[in-house]
Amino acid sequence: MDSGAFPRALSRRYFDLVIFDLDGVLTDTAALHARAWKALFDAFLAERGLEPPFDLDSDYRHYVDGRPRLDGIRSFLAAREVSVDPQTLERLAAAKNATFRHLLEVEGVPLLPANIAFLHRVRAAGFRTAVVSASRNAPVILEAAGLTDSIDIVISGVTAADEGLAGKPAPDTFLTAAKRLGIEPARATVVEDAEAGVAAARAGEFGLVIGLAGREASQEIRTGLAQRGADLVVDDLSEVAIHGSAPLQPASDLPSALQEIEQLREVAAGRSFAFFLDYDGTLTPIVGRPDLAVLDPEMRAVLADLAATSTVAVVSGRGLADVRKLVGVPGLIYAGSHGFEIEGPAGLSIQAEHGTEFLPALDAMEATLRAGLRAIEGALVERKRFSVAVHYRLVAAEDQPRVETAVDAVLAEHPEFRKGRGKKVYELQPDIEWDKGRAVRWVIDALRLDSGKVLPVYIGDDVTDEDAFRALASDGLGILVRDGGAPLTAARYTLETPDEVRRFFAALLERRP
Ligand SMILES: O=P(O)(O)OC[C@H]1O[C@H](O[C@H]2O[C@H](CO)[C@@H](O)[C@H](O)[C@H]2O)[C@H](O)[C@@H](O)[C@@H]1O
Repeated sequence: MDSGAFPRALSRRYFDLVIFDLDGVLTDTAALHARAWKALFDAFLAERGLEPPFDLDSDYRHYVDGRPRLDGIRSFLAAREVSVDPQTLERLAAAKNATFRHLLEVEGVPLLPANIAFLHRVRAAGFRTAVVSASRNAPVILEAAGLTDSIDIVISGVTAADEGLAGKPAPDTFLTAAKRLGIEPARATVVEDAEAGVAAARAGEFGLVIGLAGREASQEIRTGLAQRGADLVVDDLSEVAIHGSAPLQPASDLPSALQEIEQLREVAAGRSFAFFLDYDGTLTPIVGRPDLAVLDPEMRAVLADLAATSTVAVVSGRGLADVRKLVGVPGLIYAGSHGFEIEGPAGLSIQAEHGTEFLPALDAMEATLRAGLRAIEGALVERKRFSVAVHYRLVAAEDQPRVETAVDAVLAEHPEFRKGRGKKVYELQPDIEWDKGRAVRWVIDALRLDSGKVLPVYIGDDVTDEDAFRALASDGLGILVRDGGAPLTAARYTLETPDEVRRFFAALLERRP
């Protein structure tokens, strides 16, 4: 298996269309084709006393696989330095097709189950799909295989002949499929098992070219596909993850990231991790007061180890200076005030602030809230640079509505702010399009982490973390720290407590290559 430099995940963020070759990709008719070619050429060569006979492996791959029927005959005969007149060419083509149809009738259409499952998964994730095959039999085969409804468009050997399209390795048939669906080649992925097909997709400048080698493939076959321009060579398509949109699921239905750590590493498929970590409730347990939420030294040590090999960013609702001090691990990226203020370590020049024009209003709101809540026992006002938090965890149940009333009164004076909610806290923030999800994407862009070589993972426990889970739905993944709760979430895995977060990191570090 070639790990390759390209992502083993197909993301709706980058692609709209998946184009499949047919024979050897969705159906195992390549073997039937190869046998039909061998029967044809062996008889032809024997008649002329020519040696050696047609090789089912190398001759098939180099000269006929993926090419239109007549081109395949020409290309094989040219390799054997034989030329024939046009009538003989037509006769040979007809004979090959008759043998192939006979084999199809007798043996049925053999399917490649892992790749068919992939086709259904890409449909479910919202991709358009096309089949581009040099075979004139493609529509018949798709119908017999029950796949017609799963394919938006078929460009077959018949289409190519009718419309005068050059066959593979020319890119024309692939380009026609993308054009008919109104999708740029750069946003389309091609899956091909034939060298000619891979070369055609490369020539068409398609966004991602997946070479399908098959489980039994020799190193020569894999190298051949890579040399013709496959970005990624896989045994079958079960190796390629699909990232669609982010449906909300009950947290109780999601797998545990700790128990399924091997599955998670398979999703990463050789990519390194970049971790984005919430603080309260994720790195430390929720406690009575914000100032009591100190980081366990064991967690600090694990974070330091993790940061030695992976990008680690802490993305917190707390103020930047506060969370940086609490975590106390040098070399991390810190994003405070729910991502409104971001700073990287010295040498990594990333820094951003969003909403500085709101600072005077925040000062005024803070003063009003402190004065107004002084009389309510247990109410706490916490100022972060870009937000004001009002905590009511320690407020008696009967007094809690008074806290919200005070907060709403301040908000009524400042309609340019919004009221967020967290765990026993109201958060007053500038009402601009910025949140933890956008902050995470900002860091990914700033550090160019979307090269396909990194899997961004966000771990968080609160509603504000859902923005980040959603932001990573197509090219990363979220892990919800449940703490007993079972909300609907856009995360894909769960962990139970901050202690389990630490054990998860320790387990990953143990498995580090
Ligand atoms: O985004 P986070 O890093 O999770 O920060 C969210 C808020 O966390 C803190 O408040 C919460 O934790 C406190 C300590 O456990 C707890 O007492 C409080 O009830 C929780 O809401 C922090 O004080 C806030 O500023 C953060 O916005």
